[in-house]
Amino acid sequence: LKGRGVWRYKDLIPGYYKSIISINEGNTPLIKSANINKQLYFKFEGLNPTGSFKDRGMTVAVSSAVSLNYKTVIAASTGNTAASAAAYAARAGIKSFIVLPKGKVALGKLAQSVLYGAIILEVDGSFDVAMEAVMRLYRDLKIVYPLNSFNPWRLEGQKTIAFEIMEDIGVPENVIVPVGNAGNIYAIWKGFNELLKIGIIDKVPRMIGVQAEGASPIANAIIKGKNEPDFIENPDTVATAIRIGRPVNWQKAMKAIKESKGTAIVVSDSEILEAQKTLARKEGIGAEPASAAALAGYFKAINYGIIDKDEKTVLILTGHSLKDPESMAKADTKRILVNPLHIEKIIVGEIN
Ligand SMILES: Cc1ncc(COP(=O)(O)O)c(/C=C/C(=O)C(=O)O)c1O
Repeated sequence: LKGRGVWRYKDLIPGYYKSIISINEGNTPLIKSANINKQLYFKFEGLNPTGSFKDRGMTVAVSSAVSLNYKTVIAASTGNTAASAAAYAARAGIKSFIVLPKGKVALGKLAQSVLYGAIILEVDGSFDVAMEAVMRLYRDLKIVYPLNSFNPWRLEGQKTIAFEIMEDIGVPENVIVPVGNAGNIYAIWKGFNELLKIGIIDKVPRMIGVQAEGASPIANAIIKGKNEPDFIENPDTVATAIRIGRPVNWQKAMKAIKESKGTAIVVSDSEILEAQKTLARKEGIGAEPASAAALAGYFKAINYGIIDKDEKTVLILTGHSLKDPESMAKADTKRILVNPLHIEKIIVGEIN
């Protein structure tokens, strides 16, 4: 193993790459909880180059596209896949198209996609409508390389999250992942499973998926003991990153949850926003709502007795808070218009 980040694990990433398109993704910190629970850790994926875990998959998938001489890439997205695809395509000098659900993409992510110069196609409807359009295009137009997480190279990059956790603290009892299109929970499980197969570890963690109440097809199926989810026509949640009703990787996610003896948890929008505030005001960590869903799920799992507070648990904080400024504004805090000459009196008043 040499270097740091995703390509440190080059020997465990299949495929031949004529050139590697990398922006130094990966090698994110595993931050120990300071004030919530000493057995709790945060894998802060918001510190990747474009601010989400997507960069891990993009470096592999775009390197693969370039190695196969593609000049154009495409992705449907709730925002983070778009930002990441746009950045890596720009670095590779190839064109990127992103298909977004109009009006449902967090401001930070949309701004990134504009800045990185993707061609933005907006559809009236949910992410799933955008995803279906990309799947149809992929069947008809082979000159465009699809970057969504049905593309296996995305998952090969994202599985390195497991490798880094193992190198930092070994194998935790639980890994909690917010689930949308459902690639990431499978990718992380795949990483641990590969380490198990080559004999580096002797157990895998329980994979616990968290979904938002208005967008929880996989969690509903797991909780009801069904083998197949009922897809949701009009998913809705404040956590727009995981506002997905027809996850393309649902089979993979259910396999990871079942084979790891994990489970799935549903959390409400208010629990998500509360968790986002708790993460910031107890741990000093700013994550976007979908990522904070992992903490909301952790609290629920403790209350339900699914997780014991003495079990080592890692939350995958998938995206940075700057992605979604509107959600941060909902947290609210004291804002006092002051006469600069009276500032001392205000502060003394606030302290006492
Ligand atoms: C912050 C954040 N947290 C969790 C997820 C869920 O991961 P998957 O279950 O692997 O989809 C996403 C996914 C976003 C997109 O699917 C997209 O950007 O198109 C995310 O951005």
